[in-house]
Amino acid sequence: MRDGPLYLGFDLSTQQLKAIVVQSDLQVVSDAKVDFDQDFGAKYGIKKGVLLNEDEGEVFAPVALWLDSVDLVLQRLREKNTPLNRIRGISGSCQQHGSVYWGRQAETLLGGLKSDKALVDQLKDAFSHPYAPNWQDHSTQQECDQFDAKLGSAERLAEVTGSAAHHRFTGPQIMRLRRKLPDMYAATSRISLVSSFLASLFLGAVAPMDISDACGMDLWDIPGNSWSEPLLELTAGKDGVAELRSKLGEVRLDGGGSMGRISSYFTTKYGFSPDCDIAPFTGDNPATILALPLRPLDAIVSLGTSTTFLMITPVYKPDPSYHFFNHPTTPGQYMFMLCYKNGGLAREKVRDALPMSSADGSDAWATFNKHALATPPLDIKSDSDSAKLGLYFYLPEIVPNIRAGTWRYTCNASDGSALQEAAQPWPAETDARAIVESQALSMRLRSQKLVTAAPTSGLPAQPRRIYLVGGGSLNPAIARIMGDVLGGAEGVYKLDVGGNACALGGAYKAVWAFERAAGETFDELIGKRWKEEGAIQKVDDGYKEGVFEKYGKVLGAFEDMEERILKVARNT
Ligand SMILES: Nc1ncnc2c1ncn2[C@@H]1O[C@H](COP(=O)(O)OP(=O)(O)O)[C@@H](O)[C@H]1O
Ligand SMILES: O=C(CO)[C@@H](O)[C@H](O)COP(=O)(O)O
Repeated sequence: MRDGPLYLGFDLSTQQLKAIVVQSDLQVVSDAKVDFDQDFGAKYGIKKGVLLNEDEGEVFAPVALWLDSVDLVLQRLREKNTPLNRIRGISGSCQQHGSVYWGRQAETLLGGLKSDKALVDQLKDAFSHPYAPNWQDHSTQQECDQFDAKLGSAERLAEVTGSAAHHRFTGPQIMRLRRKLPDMYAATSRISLVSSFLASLFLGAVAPMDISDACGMDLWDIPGNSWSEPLLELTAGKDGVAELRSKLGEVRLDGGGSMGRISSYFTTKYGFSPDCDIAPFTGDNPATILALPLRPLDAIVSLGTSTTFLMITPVYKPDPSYHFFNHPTTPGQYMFMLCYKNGGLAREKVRDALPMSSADGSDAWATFNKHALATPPLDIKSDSDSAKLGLYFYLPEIVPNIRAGTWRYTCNASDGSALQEAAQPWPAETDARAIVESQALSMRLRSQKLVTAAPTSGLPAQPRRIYLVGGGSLNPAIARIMGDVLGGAEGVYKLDVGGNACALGGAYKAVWAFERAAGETFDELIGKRWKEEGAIQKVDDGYKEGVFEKYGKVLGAFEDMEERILKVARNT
């Protein structure tokens, strides 16, 4: 393999840009990353990768930060002596829903990049807007109400686009920016998703959007396989449909193949081969399901900045409370997703509220884990104890659509009856387990429609395997609690690449994009080359008789608690 082709996958997520290089046999040969706060916090004033305008609920990232990061991550790969000249193809995964606004000079500037200058200096006039809205943005309630109403109901919108209206989805975001910044909108020649933006840099031309990532916009008609005319009209006005269509461009239906050769900027500056091809890039969640051969009834829990729960299915069963996307490589397959804003950062808040003892050393997660594991399921220590349930929303949540706040309830452990707000707050130590249980209970509740079969006879309906990815997958206590609540007939596994799963999925996508035989699906090609040993590790037994059922008894109470809180604390 010393001379064979290599494939590069990127992950441009909320807090980092990661790059990973693999061989044709899927062995990882190199990786590098840029941490936005550490590397560019001072230059851009960002925190956790983003800027905030709290008055309006806006969350956004400077596009220039990403340009700087692309040069830096490639420099880091080169410093590690990565043979960039052997890279045959590039793909990648990027945070979903974010949008980048190109100005009229974009194509000329992208096509004329010179290797003696940085991307950030040469592309400063390529954009009509310096910022990309981030998926944590919640400034678009007004637009979301109109999206939900446009086709008759949120249910109908979900049937057409795979999702009801969500603050972060690109259609409502574009609609709001057009209203707030009409001159900027008029000066925009093209709109990219973050994935097609990153692909555009490597292509030296504005790249088409990808068939899976386009489903995160509330604009793409999934059954019709086209932009939805009425939703374009809502976003851009009756007379603006043709203009918006041209800004969005065509969506590329094939997740593989080449969109073109790499820009000479990268060949001259970093030593890429001029024969290196650019495959379509996709969203970070669609790329995550490409990090291993996933089977129906397997579930992935991604513990990044957001927490997501992912499954694949051949059955299109949309519902306003979750998302359906086209599969990024396989027509006729779909990705099911739940997404929570209160993921990694919410767990960090609970962690940081814990009293630290000197015995815990300097590892704050060690304290969190000690309490999470010392607390029994639902904090039921004896038969007479009530079950404890909480919601820990430091940001307004997506599902349920509840404003920021913390709520603590109790109910009877045997059947979830006598649900009531806790008479007094329980100790911070109890929250460590309760927040992870709460996140997992929400996933179990909302994936019930898909998890209707038992993967092993004699066991209750549950996922076959749970795969953990993202930064939080390194945490054994979180793995344990995920297994307690969600089950997993064959157990809970973590990917050895930990936080790099979506970059790895991007790299595998590039392997498939350029090495597939005619008609060979991603699963066929990757299934033949992927070896379980060295790729995944079992980190928990998953289903534990008695424990899984204990959570089942309070699932209804958990749903009732959410409904009660929704009545008084809905996002407006
Ligand atoms: N040992 C750990 N235990 C729990 N969470 C962790 C641990 N290490 C990292 N994390 C979490 O991982 C998150 C980052 O995950 P990552 O997948 O790299 O993020 P993203 O792709 O969203 O930028 C951090 O916000 C942090 O809370
Ligand atoms: O909004 C979503 C999915 O709908 C998020 O999952 C984003 O795609 C970003 O995720 P991180 O990888 O940064 O957590």
